[in-house]
Amino acid sequence: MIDEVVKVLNDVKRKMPLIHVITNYVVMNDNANALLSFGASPAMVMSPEEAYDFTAISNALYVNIGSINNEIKQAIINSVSSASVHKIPVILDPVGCAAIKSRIDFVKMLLKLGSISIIKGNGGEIKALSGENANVKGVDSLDDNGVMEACIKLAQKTNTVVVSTGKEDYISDGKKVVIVKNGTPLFTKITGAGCTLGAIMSATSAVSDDKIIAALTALLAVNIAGELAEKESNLPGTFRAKFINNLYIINPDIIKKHAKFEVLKV
Ligand SMILES: Nc1ncnc2c1ncn2[C@@H]1O[C@H](COP(=O)(O)OP(=O)(O)OP(=O)(O)O)[C@@H](O)[C@H]1O
Ligand SMILES: Cc1ncsc1CCO
Ligand SMILES: [Mg+2]
Repeated sequence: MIDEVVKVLNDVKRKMPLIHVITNYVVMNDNANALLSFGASPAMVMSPEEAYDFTAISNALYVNIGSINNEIKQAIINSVSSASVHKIPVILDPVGCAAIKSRIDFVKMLLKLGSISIIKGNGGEIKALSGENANVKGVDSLDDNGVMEACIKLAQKTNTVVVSTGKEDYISDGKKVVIVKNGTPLFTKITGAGCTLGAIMSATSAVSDDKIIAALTALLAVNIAGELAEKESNLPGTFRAKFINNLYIINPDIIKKHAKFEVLKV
């Protein structure tokens, strides 16, 4: 598996995929800088008039519903429709859906509208989408109980690769689950670590048809870059900058040295 991860990492750098990003206002700049450091080419195109055509010329679409309004919703609908027609991978980040129930309906509508390659949320968001009660505070998840089971269940229900983040991360296609143990709690002290992960996952999905490998590559790159950043600074402001630097520096040898994951059949 690690050899496939290395290939995806190298392919992002070589191909510099164009990523159509529809994300929240909070993390816009962080997502763009993270993608550039990782070797991809971000473009934040958020207007309903431009969304359909821009998705058509992109290599992947990242949809994050963290600060949606009617206009952004329409842009998302247009882009997801375009992605289905033009066979562009879509990474969907259901930010806040455990706290704001109408977002669950919007996500379900999107799942019917087009083919979604990966649903990626924190433990609370994935639990809420799978129909479980979730303990959250706004966009933050407060407990990890039953998250792996919810991730597997949602993957089976939606026939999609589902990624759930937290202290441990889970990737499932409903048949197996990959548990990733890298990362640092400092990610919970900066805003948008999950959103940045979603953006990076869009870059890896642009160059890999195997969405489990695409998800694993993004998780290892982000979480290991975070571990290395923490060694340089354990304060949030500087950690954020060091994280971007390490996302730029990260290479196959670093990934191979630090990766901590296991695969279970379900
Ligand atoms: N306690 C922790 N220990 C190690 N890594 C963590 C921890 N909490 C989160 N992470 C890592 O931080 C990243 C973001 O995960 P998190 O679950 O915090 O996302 P999120 O809540 O969606 O974030 P945001 O909404 O701020 O974008 C993931 O790569 C995850 O592995
Ligand atoms: C803080 C916040 N509020 C809406 S989206 C967002 C970014 C982290 O999810
Ligand atoms: Mg999130």
